[in-house]
Amino acid sequence: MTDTIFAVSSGQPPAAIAVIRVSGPAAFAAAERLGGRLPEARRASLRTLKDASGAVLDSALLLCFPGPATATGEDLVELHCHGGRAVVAAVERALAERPGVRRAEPGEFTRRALLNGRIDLAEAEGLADLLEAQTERQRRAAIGAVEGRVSQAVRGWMDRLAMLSAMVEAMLDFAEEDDVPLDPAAVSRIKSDMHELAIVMLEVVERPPVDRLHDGIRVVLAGPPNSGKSTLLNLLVEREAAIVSPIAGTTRDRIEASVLRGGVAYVLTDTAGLAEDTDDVIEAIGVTRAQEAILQADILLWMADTPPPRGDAIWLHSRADLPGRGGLPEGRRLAVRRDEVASVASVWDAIADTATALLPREDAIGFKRHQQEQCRRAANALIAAPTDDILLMAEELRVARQALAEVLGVSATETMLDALFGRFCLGK
Ligand SMILES: Nc1nc2c(c(=O)[nH]1)N(C=O)[C@@H](CNc1ccc(C(=O)N[C@@H](CCC(=O)O)C(=O)O)cc1)CN2
Repeated sequence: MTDTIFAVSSGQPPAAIAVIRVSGPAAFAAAERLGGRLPEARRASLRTLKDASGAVLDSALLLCFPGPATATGEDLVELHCHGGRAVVAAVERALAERPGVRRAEPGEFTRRALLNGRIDLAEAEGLADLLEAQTERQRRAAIGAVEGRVSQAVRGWMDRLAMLSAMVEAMLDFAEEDDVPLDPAAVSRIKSDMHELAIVMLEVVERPPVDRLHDGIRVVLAGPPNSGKSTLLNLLVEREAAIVSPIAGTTRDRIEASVLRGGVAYVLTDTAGLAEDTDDVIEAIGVTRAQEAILQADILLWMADTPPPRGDAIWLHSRADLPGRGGLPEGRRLAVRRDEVASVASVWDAIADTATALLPREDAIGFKRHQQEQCRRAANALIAAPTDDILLMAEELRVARQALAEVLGVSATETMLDALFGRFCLGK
């Protein structure tokens, strides 16, 4: 028998009100034992909560939601108690005394919603992002996923694939039973439908992933030792995130600083200077890490006199305030002077400019990288299917549908779910 679980689902006490949710087969019995007669389904009623000995614990609003049409898919009770620590502790104690009732783990309500088919994996991931959302754009992208925009798009494609599979099966049956050749026109129509669908999916794959919105745009500062990377990092984030000294090689490892700017999250990474050849083992590791960061960067701020290693880098002329460094040399986009607020602001402008194209459009359905990866797998299968072998076409249709189904979580492993629900707070 499934355990019945409970947890504070509102903010933690002390708070004005604490909502304790109870979900599972013993939820209603527990509520009745605490609050007496159960109110009408989905109606809030005031009840005096008492423990097993009859002692009064609180005066609270009680709601009962009969499963399966509930957030978790199970019988669900909400106790809206006074939010004092002792009140909440007393009600939780009374609940925990009931047989088959225990404290929930973080994310366990949502996990049950997923297992009971109330939400799918894409919606659960959206919820995790929604709870972590700090900016308006993050919130809008996440609520889209929670409301099922990603799921609906994927389901629509899966339906079309199912229809194509059915047509292929019917053609195979027909050809087999009547021992007639396949109609080449019909085969080619199916193949072109598969192609059309693949193009639609690949278009989604090409769009910027929402991960950039949620995780932040990765801005990497790189260049030779002593080129002013750490100074610029500190100026950009307006705090002393990195140690700055005149000694070359002060920054030996990557230093990350997160900032919100213009409603966009950025993670700025200062890297060890790219020393030419070094005998210092630690410095060499720092250089390797810097090179990795350069490859992984969404935006590279290149602070060297040699041309940048990536064509899309923002090439800066740093330390422009020092004697002999002078004006803006050929190819550089900006001169940065540490004594000029305007030059730091112009670096931010250049970053924000570049970021615009890297972020998902406001009206786009926000796909995550790993979801795009499954769409790409599906599209590749559809494109790979040969035009002349209908059995292989049937197989590739199946592969494509399976890849899309992964987005909805059909074969999500325990490990994957543990990782996802570990991001949730207690009571969610
Ligand atoms: N008090 C409270 N507020 C909350 C939640 C909650 O559980 N309790 N939520 C927790 O996440 C969110 C709302 N999510 C919910 C999702 C589904 C259902 C639900 O009962 N669904 C049924 C019936 C829908 C209906 O009323 O028409 C269903 O989908 O069949 C309720 C809340 C945010 N606010």
